[in-house]
Amino acid sequence: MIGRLNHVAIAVPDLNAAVAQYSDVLGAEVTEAVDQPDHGVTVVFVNLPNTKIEFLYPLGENSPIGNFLEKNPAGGIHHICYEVDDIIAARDKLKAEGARVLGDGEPKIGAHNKPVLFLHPKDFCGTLVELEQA
Ligand SMILES: CC[C@H](C(=O)O)C(=O)SCCNC(=O)CCNC(=O)[C@H](O)C(C)(C)COP(=O)(O)OP(=O)(O)OC[C@H]1O[C@@H](n2cnc3c(N)ncnc32)[C@H](O)[C@@H]1OP(=O)(O)O
Ligand SMILES: [Co+2]
Repeated sequence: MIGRLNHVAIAVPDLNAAVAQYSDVLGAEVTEAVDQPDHGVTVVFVNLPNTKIEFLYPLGENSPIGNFLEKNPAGGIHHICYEVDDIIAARDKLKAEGARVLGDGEPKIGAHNKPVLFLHPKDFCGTLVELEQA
């Protein structure tokens, strides 16, 4: 079912500092910041040869990242995103096997303009998993 690792997401308390650390100190290629109000985040991607890092900064009152940063003030790895060929088929199989699909269970359009879903961290080794339609 899961395919390529699309990105590893890091929640950050200071987006500019994170961008400077990765672009100036690590010499990485970073994108401009993009607000994603539907997800309550501002996103910057670090483009790597074999995958991406997704910096997440809270946007708005009910951001899931705000909650995460309250518990992890220095920031940290927030989720991993795998690509799937058919996100609806993947969702239905996962639900049939008892995995918790977060939100209302319907995919939302993510940062790559593709449908995404999230799976509860408690069902996958304490790690929040995002699935993105390949
Ligand atoms: C533009 C979209 C972009 C993209 O790539 O396309 C994105 O990736 S958007 C990313 C932001 N969106 C989301 O994260 C949506 C899914 N997240 C959620 O539904 C919640 O954040 C949830 C359910 C993971 C956690 O909700 P909340 O923080 O309200 O719950 P708790 O604090 O009560 O936590 C419950 C339990 O889970 C543990 N937890 C919370 N967040 C994480 C995490 N990121 N990784 C691992 N574990 C996590 C938390 O510690 C609690 O555990 P406990 O043992 O009970 O303390
Ligand atoms: Co993501």
